[in-house]
Amino acid sequence: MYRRAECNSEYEVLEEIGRGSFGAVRKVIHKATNTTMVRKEIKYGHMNHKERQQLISECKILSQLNHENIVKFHSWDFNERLQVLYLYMEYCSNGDLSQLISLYKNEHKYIPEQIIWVILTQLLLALYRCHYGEDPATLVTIYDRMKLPSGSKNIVIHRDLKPGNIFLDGNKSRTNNSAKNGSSAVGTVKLGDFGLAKALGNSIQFATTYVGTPYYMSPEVLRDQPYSPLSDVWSLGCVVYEMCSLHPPFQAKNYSELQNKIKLGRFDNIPEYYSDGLMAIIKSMIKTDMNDRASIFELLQDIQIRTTRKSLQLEKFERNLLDYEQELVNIEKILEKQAIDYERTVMQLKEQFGEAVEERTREVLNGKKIGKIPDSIIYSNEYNKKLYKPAYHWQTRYR
Ligand SMILES: Nc1ncnc2c1ncn2[C@@H]1O[C@H](COP(=O)(O)OP(=O)(O)OP(=O)(O)O)[C@@H](O)[C@H]1O
Repeated sequence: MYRRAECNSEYEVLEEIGRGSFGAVRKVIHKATNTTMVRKEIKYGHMNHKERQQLISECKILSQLNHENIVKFHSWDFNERLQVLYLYMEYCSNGDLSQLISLYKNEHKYIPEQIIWVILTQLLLALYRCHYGEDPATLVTIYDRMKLPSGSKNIVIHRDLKPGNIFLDGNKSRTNNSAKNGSSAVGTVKLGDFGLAKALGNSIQFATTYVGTPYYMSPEVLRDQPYSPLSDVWSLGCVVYEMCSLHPPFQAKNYSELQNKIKLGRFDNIPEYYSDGLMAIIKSMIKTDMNDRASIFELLQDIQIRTTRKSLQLEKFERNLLDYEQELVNIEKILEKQAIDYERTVMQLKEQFGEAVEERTREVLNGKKIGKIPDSIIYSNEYNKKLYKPAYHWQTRYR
């Protein structure tokens, strides 16, 4: 649920993990849940009222984007004195895609093709939710016909898709199958910084601090035409190209040369190490004419994407089964402990009962009148509780 953080004391602020165009990013701990999160700082001093309002409404949109492959937005808060807005978001423990690309580049190695398909598939699923406001139906077989999206009005365009905004989460697979298909090496891929470029795009602060080279900007955006979901597809194509070639498709010595190259849309092939299928899908995304460019819906039809989706679905199912198995083991342990406690209680009660009988016997032998065994032993709450009320109601738990 989207909400304003009650106050900064809700979080323990830890070390800075990086700096972007908008300000510092810090690790924080959400005290109530003991969860690690990140806090993004955005200085709003230079923004006018309209821009601030837009930033807040973008935060609301971000908070509604609840998807496995989108960085979860938790809450926001601001410091009026410092004129800083704080955005609290999910922490992705395995860094971002730009770091993964640099890692392979430094080791002079190519990223395995299967890893690229796994990352691309997860990004397509995140973008599908944003561009169509819904999720594609779960694949039963890889040959399923995908239903056309219903045409939601709640379209969200990322506008700043680049390796630095694609995060890798630590949720790596524990199964052997997934290790084979490569997904274990990347875990869950999460798209971050949704819509922030829109909110900050007009502000003086953004214009003066956004110094990044627009390697991933589409030709229509460079021509000052409005952003469309297809502009995200262009950027995604450039990101996938970079994962293969370890550099963006368009590079130049200066901004105007880069603009010209992007507008022409000519780029070298990816290394021969990769399949023709991968080259083909990249080419369908980096098309200067938007009418020729594939949509996210069309990209999800690709047979390799369907196969990867299906194996990701199976892997998730396998993970859930493993979690369920672990939970059953835990329940078994609780029940075993309860059985031991139960035995111990029965023994104690038997001993107490035996002692009471012995005492009565002694009293009888001593010529005393026979008294009753106290109800407190037979009907005590303790007795009922321990013998008839198992503490673990597993039937209720799994209803
Ligand atoms: N949710 C997150 N989980 C983990 N690390 C993050 C998260 N968000 C940002 N970071 C890290 O913080 C640093 C700064 O990120 P930020 O998104 O602000 O800037 P950027 O993407 O590098 O640049 P720009 O602001 O120009 O988009 C990066 O190293 C990034 O990997």
